Amino acid sequence: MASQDPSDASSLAALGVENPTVDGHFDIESTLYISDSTSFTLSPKSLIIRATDGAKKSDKKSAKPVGQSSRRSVTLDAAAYSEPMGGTNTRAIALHNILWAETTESELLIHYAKQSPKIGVEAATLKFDLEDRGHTDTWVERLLERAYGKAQRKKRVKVLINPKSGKGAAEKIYNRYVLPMFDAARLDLDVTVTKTRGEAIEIAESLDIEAYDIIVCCSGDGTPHEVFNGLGKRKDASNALTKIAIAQIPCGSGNAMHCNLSGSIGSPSIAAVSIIKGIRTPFDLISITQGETRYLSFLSQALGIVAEFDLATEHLRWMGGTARFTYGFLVRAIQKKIYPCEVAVKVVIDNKDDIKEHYRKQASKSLTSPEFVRDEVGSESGLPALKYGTVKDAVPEDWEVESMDKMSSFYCGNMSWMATDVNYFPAALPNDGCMDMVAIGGDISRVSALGLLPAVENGKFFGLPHVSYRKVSAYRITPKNQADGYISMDGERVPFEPFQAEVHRGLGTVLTKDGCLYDAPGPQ
Ligand SMILES: Nc1ncnc2c1ncn2[C@@H]1O[C@H](COP(=O)(O)OP(=O)(O)OP(=O)(O)O)[C@@H](O)[C@H]1O
Repeated sequence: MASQDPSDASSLAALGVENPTVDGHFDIESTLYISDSTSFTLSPKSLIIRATDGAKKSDKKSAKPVGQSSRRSVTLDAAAYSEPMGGTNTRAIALHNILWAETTESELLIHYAKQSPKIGVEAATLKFDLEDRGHTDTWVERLLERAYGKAQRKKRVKVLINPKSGKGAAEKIYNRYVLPMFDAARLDLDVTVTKTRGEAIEIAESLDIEAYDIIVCCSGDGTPHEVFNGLGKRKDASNALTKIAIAQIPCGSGNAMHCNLSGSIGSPSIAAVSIIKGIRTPFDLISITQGETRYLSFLSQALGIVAEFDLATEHLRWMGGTARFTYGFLVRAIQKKIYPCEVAVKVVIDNKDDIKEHYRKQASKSLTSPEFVRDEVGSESGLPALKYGTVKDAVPEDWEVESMDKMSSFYCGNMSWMATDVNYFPAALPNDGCMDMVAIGGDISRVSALGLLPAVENGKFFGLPHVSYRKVSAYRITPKNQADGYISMDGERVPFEPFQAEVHRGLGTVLTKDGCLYDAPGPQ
C-alpha cells in the first residue's frame, strides 16, 4: 500500500537524500507516524525524519546510558532539528550510522553516529514522544534490519587495549571515542588492557571461542599479528580462526589493518562504526616457515628498502607514518642500495591486465553474491598442513626461481593499504587465495626510484613499467651475500634468514564493509 508523499521532495534533495519513494509514492510500510507532527521514512540508504518544531524533545536529564557496560551517557541531540526545511524540519541519517533503536513506554529512541568535523563521528541519541504507538515496534525492527543488513547485531567482543601502542593513548582513545559507540550499539564487551609484550597471544590462545564473536585490538598492527598467532597456536586453530573475526581500532604507529577495513584515515570513532556494521568476511592468512619456526602473517612481508626503512627508522616514529615512510624510502632510493637474493615463486597471475580483470570480476561479484572460499581443513585440526613443505625442503619443481642480484625492494602484501595514503597493493583481495608480490630492481634510475613514492600516493604505482606486480600463492626468499639486514613481517623484525610463505585461503576472518573487498580503490 502506498500513500501520498508526506515530505517535501526538494527538501530531501537539498539534504542529498536518494529518492525514498516507490513510483513517486512513499512506501507506507517504511514510514512511521508517531504523532501528527513526526514521521520517519526508510529510504534505501537513509532514515528520513520529518518533524515540526513541536515534536522535538531536548530534556538532557532524561538521556539514559545505554548498553550494559555504559560508563558514559550518550549525548542527547537537542540540536537535531536545527535545520529548518521549508516550514518543517527534515533530517536524513545514513543507515550505516544508525547504531540502535528502541521504544520505552512513552518514547522512541534512535542512537546513531553523528557526523563530527573534529573526530569523524560521535555517539548521539534522538528522543521522540510516542503519542501514537501504532506499529512502532514493527517499524523499529525494520529499521534495525535495514541498518544492519548482513551484519551481526550485538556482537560479543573481546577488547584488547595495548597501552604502549603509538603515543600511549589507546585507553583514552577507547574510552572516549569507541566505548560510547559500542555501548550505543549494545555490543557485549569484555575489556583487557595488556600488561606485557606477547600477552595478546596468550589471551587468544586460551579464549573461550564460543563466548565471543570478535576480538577488537585497540593498538597498532603488532597486536592483531599476535592475536592471529595466538589463535593459530590452538589445537582447534582452524576453527578458532574461522569463528573469531579480528578487527582494529587505530591506536598504534602503524594501523594498516584499519585502513583496509574501514577506509578512514585513523579515526577511532569511524573504525568503531565499521566494526559495529562490519560483515564477516573470510580472510586469507599466510604461513611463514623460517628456521624451525612456523607462524602466521596477516599483512605483509618485506626485504630490502621497505623493510629497512620500516625497521631501521624506528627512531623517526615521531615523524608519523607517512612522513617516516617517505623519508626512509627517499634516503634508500638515493643511495641506490641493493639487497641480492634468490626468489622462488609459485605464480598464479603474472600479467597486470589479467590481474586487473581478476580484481574487476571479484568486485562485480561483491555487488551480487560474493563467493567465499576456505581451504579444506580437517575437522578438529590446528593449522592447515603445508602444501609445499617448509623452507628446509627442496623448492617445488613448478616454482619459478629467479636470482635477483640487484634487488632493491621485495614486498609481498595480503592487504591493499600498508599505511595511510600508501595503497601499495591495489589489487589485493581478502579472499582470492593470493598474495600480491611487488619486486623492484636496484638497476632503475634514481629519477624512476624517486618517482615510485608519489606514484604510490596518486594511484599510478601499479601501472609503472619497472614495477613487477604478480599474484602468487607461495614463495621462498633467500638473501645472498649479506651478513645481516632487515626482514619485516607484518611490520615486526624477524631474523635475517631465508623464509618461505604459503597462503591458506580464507583461514582467518575479518569484518569488511561490503563482505567482499578491502576499502581501497583497486588497480588503475
Ligand atoms: N603493556 C605492554 N607493555 C609493553 N609492550 C606491550 C604491552 N602490551 C602490548 N605490548 C606489545 O607492543 C607491541 C607493539 O604493539 P602495536 O603494534 O599494537 O603498537 P604500535 O605502536 O604500532 O607498535 P609497533 O609500531 O612497535 O608495532 C606488541 O608486540 C605487543 O606485544
